[in-house]
Amino acid sequence: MISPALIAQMPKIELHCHLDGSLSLGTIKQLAENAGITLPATDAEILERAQAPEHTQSLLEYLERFDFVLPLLQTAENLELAAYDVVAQASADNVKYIEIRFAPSQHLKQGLTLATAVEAVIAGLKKAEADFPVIANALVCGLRQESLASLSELTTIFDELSSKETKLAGFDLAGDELNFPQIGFDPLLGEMTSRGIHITLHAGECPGCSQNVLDSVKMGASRIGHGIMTKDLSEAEQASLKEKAIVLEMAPSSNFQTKAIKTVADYPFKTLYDKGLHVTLNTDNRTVSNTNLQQEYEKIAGWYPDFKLSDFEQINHYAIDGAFVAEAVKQELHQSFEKSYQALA
Ligand SMILES: O=c1[nH]cnc2c1ncn2[C@H]1C[C@H](O)[C@@H](CO)O1
Ligand SMILES: [Zn+2]
Repeated sequence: MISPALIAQMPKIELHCHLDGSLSLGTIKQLAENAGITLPATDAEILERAQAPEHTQSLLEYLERFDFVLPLLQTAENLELAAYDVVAQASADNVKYIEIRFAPSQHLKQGLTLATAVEAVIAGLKKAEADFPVIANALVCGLRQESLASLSELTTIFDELSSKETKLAGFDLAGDELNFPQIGFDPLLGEMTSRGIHITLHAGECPGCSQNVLDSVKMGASRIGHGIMTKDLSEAEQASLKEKAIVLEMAPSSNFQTKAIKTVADYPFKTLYDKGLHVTLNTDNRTVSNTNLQQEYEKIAGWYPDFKLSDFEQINHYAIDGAFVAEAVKQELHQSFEKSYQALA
């Protein structure tokens, strides 16, 4: 079995990490002070509000945890600090390239606009890039509960920022997948893909939602957030995801908490990997799921003792292939990962 010490040394790519779900305790306190918000008195009480308990029953219950942290993220200053904090944590996990996602519509309560919210996050990513050996890009999420009209406004961010801002890497749909399945967002996705925007969509995160994985791909997604229910698709459908090199952004701790899955035997990470599907490992939400990327890798190493160093390298190459970044950057990452993993072997 791969040891925690070896995992710590592995360079990693992280494609699926939510800004608002991943703030460190220290940053939560700092943001609250800046915002003039009084937090519960003890660290344990703060974390109890911010973390989803083990016995969380569903994705919807998991998502309730975001109500605690969003009031802290309503100014450019705080969004910038938050973005910096998440990149710093990822760098401690030896992450070399990360995409951090958030829903700009959730940060407009104190005068920010969709575009200024995104610019604040990108400013934080850039500051962190100057301090840590990591490349960090931003993804914009639309929330499924919002109206199509207000989701459509998210295209303006890309229209305003894409030409001058290469760190705005792509678009995602997050939120309540069970009640708002993919198919209702076809026109929105059309607006995005016609602009050449890279798409990753949360899909197949709730039991019975496998069709959403297929619909996402039809609607232009090259990556799927979680995609756990890919396990319920036919062999032919799974083979087509492999053939299209669709990247599945799995996040073990989160996937168990949201009850996408209940037992390790049912967790499809290894089965799908063995079939050649492009699975990757991510945290989803460091704080809400009380985890980091090191721990997610350790889980996989523990569950699948025959998952070798070369397999961990392979999932990182899959992640690089799926990254929303220029081809030249991908080539550099591929080469440097090859070298680093060779040195660890
Ligand atoms: O795992 C998730 N599934 C669906 N939506 C999610 C998940 N984690 C976070 N979100 C939502 C809540 C956040 O406020 C939003 C943007 O990060 O994305
Ligand atoms: Zn997510």
